[in-house]
Amino acid sequence: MLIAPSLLSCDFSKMGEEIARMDKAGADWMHLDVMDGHFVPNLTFGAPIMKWVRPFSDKPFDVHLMISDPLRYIDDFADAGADIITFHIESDSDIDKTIDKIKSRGIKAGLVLKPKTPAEAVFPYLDRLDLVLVMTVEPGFGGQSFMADMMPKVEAIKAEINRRGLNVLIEADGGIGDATIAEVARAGVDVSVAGTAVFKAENPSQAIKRLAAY
Ligand SMILES: O=C(CO)[C@H](O)[C@H](O)COP(=O)(O)O
Ligand SMILES: [Fe+2]
Repeated sequence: MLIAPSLLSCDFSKMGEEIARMDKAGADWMHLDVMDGHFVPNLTFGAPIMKWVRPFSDKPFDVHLMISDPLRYIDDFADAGADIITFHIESDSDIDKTIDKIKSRGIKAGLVLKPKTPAEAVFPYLDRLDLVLVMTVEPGFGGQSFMADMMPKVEAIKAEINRRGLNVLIEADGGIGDATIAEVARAGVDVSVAGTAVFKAENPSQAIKRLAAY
């Protein structure tokens, strides 16, 4: 299992150092949660801040856009050094145009599904995606409880990926830690986002190692 620590749980007064700390602790990807206070009821940061912290790690930056009009900001995040951009299927932007824009910048593209959005919603786009992110909490905040009832959705998407012989990763995000990682792995998730479980751990390196073992 690949592990992407969510910087949402970091000390934002030293975000660069926190990224370097996660890099050293063995993180596979850095997960950056971008919220606009409109698509979700919380605000975090945008591309200018990401640009400042980009030099603190060479690991892939996995940018999770929780914003109403992602298409408008793809160039900014590409310029700031994103390696992977995921955006919500429930957002207002034209989905095909947004995928095209991400790919035109040489970046991996993913669609994110909120808990209430069914697996089938992503099927028309699967052939053009590099990953699908299944939310296992309502987006907006860290530290929420894992929704185990999202695992059938993961299994359905995985089955469709395999049926079509595609090379699309499944990522899960929200409430993942020692108590839930086994279920996540069993359902077929390839990349787990973990905020609280890594940042609040006494030893983040061991926490990442434990989760990655699945
Ligand atoms: O996208 C997110 C919230 O919208 C975060 O990535 C997610 O909540 C991670 O935090 P935790 O592991 O603490 O649940
Ligand atoms: Fe996220």
